[in-house]
Amino acid sequence: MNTAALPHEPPRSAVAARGGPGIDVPSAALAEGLDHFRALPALQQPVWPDAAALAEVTGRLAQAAPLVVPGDCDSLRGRLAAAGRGEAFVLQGGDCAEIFAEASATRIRNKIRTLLQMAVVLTHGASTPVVKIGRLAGQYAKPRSSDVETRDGVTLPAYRGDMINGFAFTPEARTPDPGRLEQAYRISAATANVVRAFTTGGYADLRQVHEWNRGFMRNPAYARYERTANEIDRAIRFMEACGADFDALRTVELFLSHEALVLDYERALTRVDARTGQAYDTSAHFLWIGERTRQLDGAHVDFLSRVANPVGVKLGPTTSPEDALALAARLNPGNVPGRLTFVTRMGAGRVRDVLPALVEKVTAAGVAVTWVTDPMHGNTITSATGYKTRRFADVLDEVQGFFEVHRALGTVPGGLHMELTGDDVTEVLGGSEEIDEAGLALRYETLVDPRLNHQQSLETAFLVAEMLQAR
Ligand SMILES: O=C[C@H](O)[C@H](O)COP(=O)(O)O
Ligand SMILES: C=C(OP(=O)(O)O)C(=O)O
Repeated sequence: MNTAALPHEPPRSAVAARGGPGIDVPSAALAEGLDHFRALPALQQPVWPDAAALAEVTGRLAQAAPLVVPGDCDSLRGRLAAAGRGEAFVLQGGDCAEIFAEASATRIRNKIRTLLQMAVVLTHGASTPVVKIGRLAGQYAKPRSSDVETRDGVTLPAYRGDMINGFAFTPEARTPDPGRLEQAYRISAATANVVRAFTTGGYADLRQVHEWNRGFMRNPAYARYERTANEIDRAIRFMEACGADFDALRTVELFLSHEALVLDYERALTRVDARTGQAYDTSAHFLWIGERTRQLDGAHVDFLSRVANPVGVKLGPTTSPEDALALAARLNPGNVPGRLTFVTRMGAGRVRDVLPALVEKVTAAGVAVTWVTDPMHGNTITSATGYKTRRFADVLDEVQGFFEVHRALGTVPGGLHMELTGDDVTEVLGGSEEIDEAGLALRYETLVDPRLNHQQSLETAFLVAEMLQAR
């Protein structure tokens, strides 16, 4: 991978001297650029009550071990470039907001299993390699529509994710606590460790396709998955009988991602790769900028323009082609394939109207970008019973619209970005289980946005595999 054209590439001497080859803290010269965001407007940041406590925590994080290594970020950039060319497909998914108390091995395994099953369905259905990225091991901060929440006449700061404050509606829990940044780091490290164990230790072995479905056999999506698994099994046995070596099937690549929202955290985890002198945000392989924080002259765009990770930007229905082109120029001035992913989230009702002009102009300008659809965030509604929810049919319709637009323009629909969980929650209306408004109450667990449950996720994968076949 040629990284020479990545933004703000510092000279080799910018690497702090003490570490030699390896991953090091940025030198003073490089730190100056990385800290430039502090002079810019930064939306959606917590108001930390104690600056000294924040400085202490971020000082410790700045010395802590990286959660990911630059070489793996570079590998992901290559995979995303392939998806941008139509040679692979991105599957990015996980919780809306991870919760500290739910970082158990079982819950993490359930999420990994869901992603693996979806990837199998997509790969098998469309003969396309799938680039798997979890919203995992760091998705602990949320942008909110309102800074405050009022209940029974009492107004407190809104819950902004476990990295910032607690969900309980008390002044103590809702006050931002910098100690939570360190907790987020530790729990992310433990999560990443469990992810590695499951993805390299045999659990993800493709010969386990049936095992992943155990306990889930009673409905149409699982029966259909079972048929896919049988076909994969037969193909593997045939190839084994022919003498093929299947060691490569034992492990899978699962990359980590989250929204780069809390810049104090992201900056503290930024290190320099001594191989190249480039800065990487080592909190995750892939970081994205949200729809609410993508201002061209804002802190988030400035900060991510200075790290070499592959990055994404969410683009909502008000995005103009000029906005998209300007973001590409800031975030990927070298036009390096795989560096920039646009995650469009237009809403099912608007995707067919708004997306074409965006894709057309970006393509005409020769901008290298991987297009991914997020069919969740433009389709949020409130049920009559007061739950924040989404209709499964709207989610699928936006994906369908995304594929239609790209097909009409001859461009590449490169991937899917989903809020999902491995558990049987009831947060999204519809699907073959036909969750209705009354059913939402049965197991509504998310603290912010509704997620597809395990079965709805699998159903999505089968339908997207059909769309991909047509691609
Ligand atoms: O996940 C996205 C946002 O954080 C979320 O939709 C904001 O939700 P709110 O409107 O409930 O604040
Ligand atoms: C907040 C999110 O999305 P968006 O920025 O698109 O609203 C999200 O993906 O969690």
